[in-house]
Amino acid sequence: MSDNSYVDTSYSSASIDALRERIAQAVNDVRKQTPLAQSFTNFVTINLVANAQLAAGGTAAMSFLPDDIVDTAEIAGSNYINVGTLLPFYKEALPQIAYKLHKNGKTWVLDPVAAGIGKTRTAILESFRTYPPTIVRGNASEIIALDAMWGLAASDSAAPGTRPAGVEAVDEVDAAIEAARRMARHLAKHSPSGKGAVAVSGAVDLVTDGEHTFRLPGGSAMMTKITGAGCSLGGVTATYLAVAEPLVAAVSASLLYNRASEIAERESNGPGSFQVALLDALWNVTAEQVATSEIIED
Ligand SMILES: Nc1ncnc2c1ncn2[C@@H]1O[C@H](COP(=O)(O)OP(=O)(O)OP(=O)(O)O)[C@@H](O)[C@H]1O
Ligand SMILES: Cc1ncsc1CCO
Ligand SMILES: [Mg+2]
Repeated sequence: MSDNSYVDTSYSSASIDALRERIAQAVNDVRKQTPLAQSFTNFVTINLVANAQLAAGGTAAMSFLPDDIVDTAEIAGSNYINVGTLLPFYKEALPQIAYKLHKNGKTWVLDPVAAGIGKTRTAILESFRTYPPTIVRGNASEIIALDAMWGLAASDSAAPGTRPAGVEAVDEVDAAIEAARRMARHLAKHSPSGKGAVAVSGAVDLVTDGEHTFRLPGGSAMMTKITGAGCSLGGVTATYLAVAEPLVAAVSASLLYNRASEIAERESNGPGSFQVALLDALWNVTAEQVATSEIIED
């Protein structure tokens, strides 16, 4: 970094080294501090989310009741909301929870699963615009859909041909870069710390705080053959958010997942054993393996 760099917005190699230190610190701090990240998440993958948070070194608590969540948020380091499976009462509960988390200065991660599908999901996701999460983690299609829903895109720059795609992405990560950057800036404006981040998952993950954008290659295509790889990554991102700032938390969790899934692929023999091996690898991967990962600034 240069001497007059107090407004520096580029990551020199020295800053990437500083980022690596903070990533190693986040991985170690989670393992030392066992922070609680609370989840309101879908019931397809709820068990994998809790187990992945434990394997990363944190602890888990799942809840669906607004007053319970608001009280638990007082003892949790961070929170996670995932809109994968919806029940009628969520339409009232989730906007209320987002408002209370905001009012109480609590950080949270949103996984906007299947954004763009169904009036109820759209109403819930739209309501988060005013009281947004600290981090949004989703696949490219979900980030593009949420950006459009929040009206963050200039009307002429909306990605043409983008459509909702169920819980799987139909868009490449690159198509979501501008949406992700705009969204990160929106999150930062409303965040308790003035900082926010967006993580777009795919073959090469992309993480941005609106100013800096990093590509994180690697991982395993076997991640798409188990359900909940993305959901549990969201939960683990919340675990890291309990000990680190949003950009560091999002990068650390994505790198942890990439390194762990590479180990799991080598040690497994199909989706069933892959899921088990992934939990083992989340537990065993070292802070150094995570922090020395390839990080490409865009
Ligand atoms: N082709 C791929 N190669 C390597 N890693 C991948 C690939 N596709 C996804 N991943 C990894 O899988 C994890 C989940 O990302 P994905 O984009 O599949 O999330 P998602 O679509 O929200 O998943 P789900 O909703 O099924 O939980 C991330 O760690 C991502 O890096
Ligand atoms: C399969 C599925 N359906 C709703 S949520 C979910 C988990 C992956 O997002
Ligand atoms: Mg998903």
